[in-house]
Formats: sequence, C-alpha cells, structure tokens
Amino acid sequence: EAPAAQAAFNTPGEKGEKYQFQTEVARLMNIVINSLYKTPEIFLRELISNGSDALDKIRFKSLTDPTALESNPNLNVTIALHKDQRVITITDTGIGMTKEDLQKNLGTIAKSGTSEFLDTLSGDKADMDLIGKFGVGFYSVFLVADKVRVTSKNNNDDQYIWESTAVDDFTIAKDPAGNTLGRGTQIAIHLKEDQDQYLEDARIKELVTKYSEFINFPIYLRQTKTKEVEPEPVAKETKDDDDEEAVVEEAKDDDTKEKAEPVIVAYEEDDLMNSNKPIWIRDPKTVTEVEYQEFYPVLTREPGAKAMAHSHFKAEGDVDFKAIMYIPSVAPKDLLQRVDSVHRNVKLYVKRVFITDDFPDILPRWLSFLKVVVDAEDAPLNVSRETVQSNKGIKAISKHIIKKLFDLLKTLSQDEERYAGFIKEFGTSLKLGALEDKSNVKKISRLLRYRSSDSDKYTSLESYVSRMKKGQKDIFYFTGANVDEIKQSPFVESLLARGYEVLYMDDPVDEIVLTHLGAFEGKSFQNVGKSDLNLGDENEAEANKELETKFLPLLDWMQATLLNDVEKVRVSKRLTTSPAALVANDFGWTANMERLMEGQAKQNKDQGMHQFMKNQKKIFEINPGHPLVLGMLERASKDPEGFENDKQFQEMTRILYDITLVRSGYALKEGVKSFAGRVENMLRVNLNVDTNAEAIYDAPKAEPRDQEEVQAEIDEREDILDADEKKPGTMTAEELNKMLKEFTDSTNPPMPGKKAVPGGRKAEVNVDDIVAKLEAELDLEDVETPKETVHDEL
Ligand SMILES: Nc1ncnc2c1ncn2[C@@H]1O[C@H](COP(=O)(O)OP(=O)(O)OP(=O)(O)O)[C@@H](O)[C@H]1O
Repeated sequence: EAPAAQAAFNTPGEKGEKYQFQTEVARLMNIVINSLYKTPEIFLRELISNGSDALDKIRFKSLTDPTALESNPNLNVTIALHKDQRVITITDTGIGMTKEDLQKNLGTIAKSGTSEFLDTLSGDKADMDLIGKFGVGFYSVFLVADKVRVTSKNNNDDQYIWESTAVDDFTIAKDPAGNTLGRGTQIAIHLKEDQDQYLEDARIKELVTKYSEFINFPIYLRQTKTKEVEPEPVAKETKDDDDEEAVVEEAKDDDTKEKAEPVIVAYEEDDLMNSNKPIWIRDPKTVTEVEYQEFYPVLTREPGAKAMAHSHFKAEGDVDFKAIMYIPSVAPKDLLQRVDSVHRNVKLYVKRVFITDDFPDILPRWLSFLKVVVDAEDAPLNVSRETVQSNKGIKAISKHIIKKLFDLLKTLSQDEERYAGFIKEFGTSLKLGALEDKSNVKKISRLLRYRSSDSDKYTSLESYVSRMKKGQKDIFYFTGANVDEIKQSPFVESLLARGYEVLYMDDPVDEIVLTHLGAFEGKSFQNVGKSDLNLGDENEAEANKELETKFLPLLDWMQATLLNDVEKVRVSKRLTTSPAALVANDFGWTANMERLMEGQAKQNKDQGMHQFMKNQKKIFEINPGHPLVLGMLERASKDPEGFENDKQFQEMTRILYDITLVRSGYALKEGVKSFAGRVENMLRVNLNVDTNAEAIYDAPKAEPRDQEEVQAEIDEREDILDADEKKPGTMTAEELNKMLKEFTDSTNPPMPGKKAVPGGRKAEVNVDDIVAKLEAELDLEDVETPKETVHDEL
C-alpha cells in the first residue's frame, strides 16, 4: 500500500542543492511542451510506464537477491488525487532512485542519439508527430504541471526529493520526513491552472483504461469513500492526521448513549483499474482481436501503432513458452538502416517476470521488423547480451519464433490483397533474408513476390514457373528504376512480342538477390539485359548463324568504328522495334547495377573496383529487322573495303551507339557535348552546310561603370541601412534552416534504395527524333523490310 501522499509542496525546494538541466533536456522539454500541448494526457501513460519499468527492475533483482523486496513486498502503482491542493500523486513500489540516480536520470538524457534526433526535428508538423512516437518520458509531466516533486527511495540510499518548475534547474534534498516510502518513487504533480480535469476520478480511470490496461502490475486509484458505522460507546480515539486509516467524522455531541445513531465514516480504498492478467499467457481463444490490437502499442511503446498480423502460440519441448508475435502495419522509414542497431523487438519474460529485451541477435537481421513477447516457463535468468548467442534455451525460442513466422506468412499469403500489403512494406526485408539467412533461403524464396508482364498483380516465382513456355529453361527478368521504364526497355520488347513472361525488378536490391539465388526450383534466373539470352528455341541457333553471315560487312564496319567502346558487335535475337541495344556480358554490370553501384561508390569513396567494373565493355547488338540497320548494311556491303573513307558512316555508327547507350539505361560515356556535336554535324551534312564552318557571332564587350554612378549607389544603400537602423536580415532561424534543408536535399545524390531518378542521364535526349534523322540521312526509301518479317527470320 502506498503511503499517504506528501502532496503539499511545503518544503521549499530552495533548501536543496541546485542543478542545471543538461542542454538536451532543456531542448527536449521545450519540444515536448510545444508539440504535444494538444494531448497533455499522455503524461499519465509515460509516468505509469516508468513506474512499471521500475517495478520490473526490482522484481528482476529479487530473483537473485531475496532481500530486495523486504523494504516493501507489494508491487504496484497507486494514483491519488488531492483536489484541495490541485495535486496528483503517482506512487510506485519499484526500484526507486538514489540521490545520484535522481540527478542523472531526471537531469540528463542518457539515450544515445537523442541529440541527433533533436537536430532532425525541423519544426514542421510531421516531425512533431514523430516526437510522440519517440516516447517522451518523464518530461511530459510538464505538459500539465507547473511544479513537480519526485520523492524516491532506493534500497541503497536514503529517501530524497527532487523538485523542479521546469525552468532551467532543479533541486535535490534529503527528505526531512525520513523514509516514508519504504521503497519506490512518488511523483507529485501540481497541476497548471487549466488542467483541472486530471483531478476527476472518472478521467483518470478513462486514461488508465485507454493507455495502461496491459501494464503488468496492478494500478490502483486511491479513493475516499464513506460508510455508515455503529458509533462506539466509548469516546473516540484521537487519530493522527497523517494516518491513512479512517478519519472519523464524529456524530453530533448532543447524542446520547441510548440514542446511538450510525456515524458516517470516510475511508480510503484503492480501486484496481487494470485487468492485470498478461494477455500473452491467456488462452488465445479468450483473447479478442480488439485486445490484440490494443496490446500492440503497449508492447511496442509506440502510441497509435497498429499491427498488420499477429500470431499467438505456445511451444513445448526444449523450452516451454508462450508468445505473441506481431508484424507492424507499416515498416519504419529506416527499415534497412535499422537492421544493425539494437531494436529491442523481443521482450523476454520468465514466469511473468520481465527479464530483458536487449538481445542483439535473437532473430536474424532481416526479421528486425517483428515485435514479439515471449514468456518462458523456465529459462536461465542470467541471459545477457554476452551469453545470448550461446544460450540453448534462447536458441530454441528463436528457432520456434522463425518457424511460426513462416506459418503466419504462409497464411497471410493466401489472402492476395493483404499479402500485397505485406510485400509493399516488408518485401525488402524478405530480400535481405534471401541474401543472408542461409538456412531459410528456400522458404523465403517462396514468399518473394514480383511484378511481371503477366498482370498488374504480384506474382510468386512458383506461379511464374507454372506459366513458363515450351522449351523455356530460364526465368526471365529485367531490372530498372521503375516498372514503366522496364516495360519500355528494348531488352524486354522481343520477349514480350514472342509471348514470354518477364519479371520486372524495380527494387535496387533485386538484381543482387537473384544473382545470389541463382535459380528457383532448378530454373535459372536470366537477366534479359545480359549477353547470354537463351530462349530455348532450337531452330534459333541455325537462323542466327545465317544472319551473322549476312550482316558480316556491317558487323565488321561497326566493330572497327567502336573498337574502343564495345567488346563486340553482333546480330540480336532480342530486339523488335529498337535498332540496337547494349548488353552486359555475364560478369558485367547491367545499367541498373551500374546506377546502384554509382550511388554506393559515392558513399564509400571506393572508386577502384567501381571504375574497373564500369569500364567493362558491353556487347553491341543490332536489330537485323530494323530499316536503319538494313540501310547501314547496304552501305557497308556496297564497298566492303571502303570503311576508312566513309567518315559519315563512322559518325552515324557513333550516334547510334550513343543513343543506344541512353536507351539501354547507361550514361553517355563522353558526356553530352561530343554527342551533341555529332548530331549537329549530321544536321549540317543533311543541309549541305560546310561541316568546318564556324559560327559567326558578335559579342560586344561589357564596359565598366562610371565611378560616380557606383559611389551614388553606395551612398543610397547606406542611407537605407541607416534608416533601418542597420537591421540584420529578417529571415528567422527556422526559415534559414528550412532553406538549407531544401538546398541540401536538392543537391544530395540519390541514395540507393530510394528509387531515385535514374542517375547518369545527363540530358534529355529524344532518341526517336535522332533515329528519324539517321534514317533520313541514309535515304531509306528504297529499303523495304516490313517489321512483321522479323520474327519469322528469327
Ligand atoms: N518511477 C521511476 N522509478 C525509477 N526510476 C525512474 C522512474 N521514472 C524515471 N526513472 C528513471 O529515469 C530515467 C529517465 O526516464 P524517462 O521517462 O525520461 O526516460 P526513459 O523511461 O528512459 O525512456 P522513455 O520513457 O522515453 O521510454 C529512466 O530511464 C529511469 O531510470
């Protein structure tokens, strides 16, 4: 039972030692107060959570030190309202704080990264919502309080009082009343003028139900009640004011002993406000969906957070335990960056006693998004960061959670729409799992989903395989910044024209994952942008040989022109409407990979390997059915020996190469200028203009200004400044920050994973216009090759 509140602030705080708040605390308090003023009620949730944490700590300690609870065997939180003084007290019988703890915990912020976090808050509304999710802790008390006093008793120290009005500093003094708490912490809150609602029993009950129903310790509301009792025949005993027992309101003096009337007695009683049975140890049949959803934000300490799916299970075997596992409804923004930090996503209890949530490796990295509560019947209690990996019990728990997760995902995947939601949020996590979790790679690959040419919906690899065409040996895919870009790629066109299905990989990691997986159920993954495309068509090789012979003169001429740029030139079997394409050899980078690595290289500053890979030569493929190519073939065939003299052909080939680079998603190797120069040259030839003639221009030199004019302007400016009392610029710090942020956002290179605008395209080039020009150049009227014949030829 909590002792009566020492609610009155009658020991002047000035008597204690004065301390300054750490700068971060002052900043945090300001932000909390300015951003959360609309929901001051959360202070109660935060303080009850702190009390619950303190109770967890003493209970855990008592497992190894049986004397720990002697100072007070009860474990609970009691809230009392003192209307006359406008004070609420929240008392827990938790571990309590020593003088040093008070100074450190309620004057500094130990959490690493807080300062950085505060720096990121720019002041706009979305950021302010963040702070609510961050867990604002103790300092939220100043949303409702103008004065706060924390009285605390830890087993290792005397009882101390911390007091503050939130302005700059706080005081700490030894409690002159001595040890009244036994053990624990009492927070007395003197409410601000407009916060009277928190003096109402009903309001407090409402808030406890709303926020703290699942707290694992009883939360009481101390209430003053009255009852009628038979008056005692003897004179009443005098009661001490401080005594929490009954205060007797005496019956009228003129009562006689014969006419004994009942006496109204006021007494205090603690009403239990939370149901107190941990939801995870209940039989799943008795837990409603609403209860699961309500428990989730309590478990994660993320107010307002929702779960996408959950699984409540019991395991027996090496370790007996009960657990609830949740998949959040949305992925955190920094899903992949977070995998390396400690996420405290598995809370371990042993027989209802909270042990720890500080397991760095209990689950593989890709599962860092899961939120789990585990209650084991029997697990060693000394599990700590150091021993967790080698602990057999923990290993068994981890294995079981993963197994249950696969069950959950399997069930989820049967509902197409819900599963699409999961893929959207956590698809990247699955891919990370495919890369890293060797023992589960098979299961994970079955859970992957991709967009494809088959429909607008996601497809599994399994169903892709079921739709494969006759003779098709490989799973075809292509990568790009987004589905639209992929669809328009020359690499995809012929496959689609021939009725093959292509998987569209628009996540930067896709290519790495598929290269890593290599195959699915014996079918290899084939990037259709790479050299070795095999459609599994047997007549193809023969037809291709014939084509190579027919196009030999053109292939030779092109090869000679592009000697330094491409590995080789060959006839393509993958093109329908584009004249040419560039493909990476099997070890080289596709355009997508090049972009991805470009971003990485910028971050890592490791340029050596990057340049090596980037400079790997590509294969230039020409479309044997394209009129432009046929026109060029005709030209090369007319005079096979005349290559050296046909400068115009060489220019055209280079232009074709450049536009192919762009079309295939690569960056122009020599930059835009030389490419533009070539196109311009071709226009000149088209117009019969001398290619060497220089532009005539008249550039009149700018003259310096008159000295008098300059002086007059200076004088005028000074006059204005004087009038303005030489005020500095009126831009506020906030505006300045915003401007700086916009500036850096616009200049920073896109990060991999961010689906950025494809890098490398230095200029908007209208390829079709140029192709048209080239065709005009070749005078293609007399070459007849209807496009329909292309496939037959192949
Ligand atoms: N009732 C309490 N009993 C014992 N210690 C407490 C109590 N309230 C706060 N503390 C101590 O003060 C520290 C700071 O509390 P605060 O609420 O500001 O942050 P937090 O609880 O660590 O984090 P957050 O509330 O943001 O999750 C706590 O970590 C704890 O050590």
